[in-house]
Amino acid sequence: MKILTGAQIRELDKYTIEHEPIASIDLMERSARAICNAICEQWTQSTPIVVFAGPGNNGGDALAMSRMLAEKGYVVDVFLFNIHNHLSEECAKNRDRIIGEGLVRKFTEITANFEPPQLTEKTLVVDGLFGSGLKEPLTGGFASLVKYINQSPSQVVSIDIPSGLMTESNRPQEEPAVVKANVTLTLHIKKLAMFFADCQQYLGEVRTLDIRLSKYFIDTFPSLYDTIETSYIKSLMLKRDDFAHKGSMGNALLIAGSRGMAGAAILASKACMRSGAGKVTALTPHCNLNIMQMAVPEAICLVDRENYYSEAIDTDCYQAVGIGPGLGKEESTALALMSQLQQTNCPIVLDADALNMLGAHGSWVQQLPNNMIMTPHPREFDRLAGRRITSDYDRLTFARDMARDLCAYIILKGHYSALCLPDGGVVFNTTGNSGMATAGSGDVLTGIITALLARGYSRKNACLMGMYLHGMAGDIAAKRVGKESLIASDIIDSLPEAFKNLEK
Ligand SMILES: NC(=O)C1=CN([C@@H]2O[C@H](COP(=O)(O)OP(=O)(O)OC[C@H]3O[C@@H](n4cnc5c(N)ncnc54)[C@H](O)[C@@H]3O)[C@@H](O)[C@H]2O)[C@@H](O)CC1
Ligand SMILES: Nc1ncnc2c1ncn2[C@@H]1O[C@H](COP(=O)(O)OP(=O)(O)O)[C@@H](O)[C@H]1O
Ligand SMILES: [K+]
Repeated sequence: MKILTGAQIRELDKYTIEHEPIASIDLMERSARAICNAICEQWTQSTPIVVFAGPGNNGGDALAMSRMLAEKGYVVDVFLFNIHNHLSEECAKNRDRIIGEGLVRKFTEITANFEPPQLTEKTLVVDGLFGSGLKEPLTGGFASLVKYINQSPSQVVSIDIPSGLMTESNRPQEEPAVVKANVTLTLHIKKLAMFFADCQQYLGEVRTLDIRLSKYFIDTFPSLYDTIETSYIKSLMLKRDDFAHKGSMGNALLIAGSRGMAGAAILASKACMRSGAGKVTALTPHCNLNIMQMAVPEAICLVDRENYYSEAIDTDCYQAVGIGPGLGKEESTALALMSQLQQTNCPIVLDADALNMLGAHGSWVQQLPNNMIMTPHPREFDRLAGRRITSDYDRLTFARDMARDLCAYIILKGHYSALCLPDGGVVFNTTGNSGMATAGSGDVLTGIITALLARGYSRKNACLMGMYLHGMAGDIAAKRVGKESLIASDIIDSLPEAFKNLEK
């Protein structure tokens, strides 16, 4: 599903209104009906409802929904904030309707002073103050109202997006004036901010309500942001030739591990073997040789004479190279890494310490050959970027720019890992769960993507499929062992099931 910016969503609304065609007041009626139904599914008529409506169409939605809830027998008190004496056309129409019908218990239009109502544990607050039209952080009376809502013991439902949260960029504020919702009922399309870790505290459970906005517009309008679709991943699956042999299924090399970090190399190699590569070779320090051979007997081992990776090797016989898990940060490792990157011609995945070493030698990042695949978690990305980035939106923007400048494929890892492409596009992954927040799960991803590259997937497809399979294997593992007990090896053990799901 595409993710549209606030400005694009406005165009989508406009297009739907013109081409369905439907009057904007009727589209608001449709949105309000969907919101009303979602509330009725979760809260009974005995729940007292307090609605805070703003001056724009988010407020209009809230007013129309209040009327519908009242028609269904809910007790609804409505506060409409009209402090600048200006309401959007549809908001004003809905105010008139609400007053005309007289079904809500109390309707108050605030033009100056506001006496806040009592909000109890039983109350359901509906937040319809601001939606996708918010231009800057809330201040003054609105900030105080948000604070009042957040300090109350009431449950909160936000319409479209919690008021105070911007649809895209949200920089950290000292005292953020953003409603903390229990449930966000977002209209038709998830907003970009909903994919960021630093916005989650405001969103609660996000439910997307279908309000039948133009499918044609969504399908044809170019968008920078997209999410992975299962059907698309399935369509990418390469067939396995009946006459395949290990030499034709890809030879993958992993450069991983150092003294005390054999585990990273083991996890990456095992994941690589389980992801379809014909042959996997691990280059690892001699001190890890025995454990590697015992733990992953299927992999071939090459040894570095030091206790860490110290020398680049010839990679002509490999179809993909993964470098970084557990590599350590010795200076000679960093030098070997750079020399390796210069002399390797096949696709390369850079992860973990490989990224940390690049970050530590800032100017090296700009010298990277084109087409690198990088899989940083947020802190690794900040090191790569050479500065501490304070918001997830800024980090994504930085990663997008870097992917374009370096012609690289950057997977910014997280709950919704984001693949930033050389053409400036971003694709969010939708599989995976918090059980995967456990050491070594990133090493598994490196192994998977390296295998897919060796198998012959393009860089873009290997990244998309790798993220998706990794998360799906994590989801299968979580069902089996639970999120608390999940460890990285469980993700590897679930890879066969994940692949089988894609073959269905
Ligand atoms: N046509 C329709 O009926 C539809 C309505 N929708 C609803 O409309 C909303 C968007 O409506 P609008 O574009 O009117 O925008 P909003 O209702 O989000 O807010 C616009 C109002 O807020 C004011 N404002 C902006 N930033 C402010 C700030 N920092 N402090 C104080 N006031 C501020 C603006 O001047 C304007 O009066 C969506 O979120 C959704 O709820 C659409 O989603 C679906 C279609
Ligand atoms: N809460 C979460 N939801 C979904 N995926 C997660 C979550 N936490 C971690 N992951 C995934 O697990 C992996 C963790 O990678 P990383 O931090 O590099 O681990 P390590 O360095 O220990 O191997 C990433 O692919 C990330 O997307
Ligand atoms: K809202």
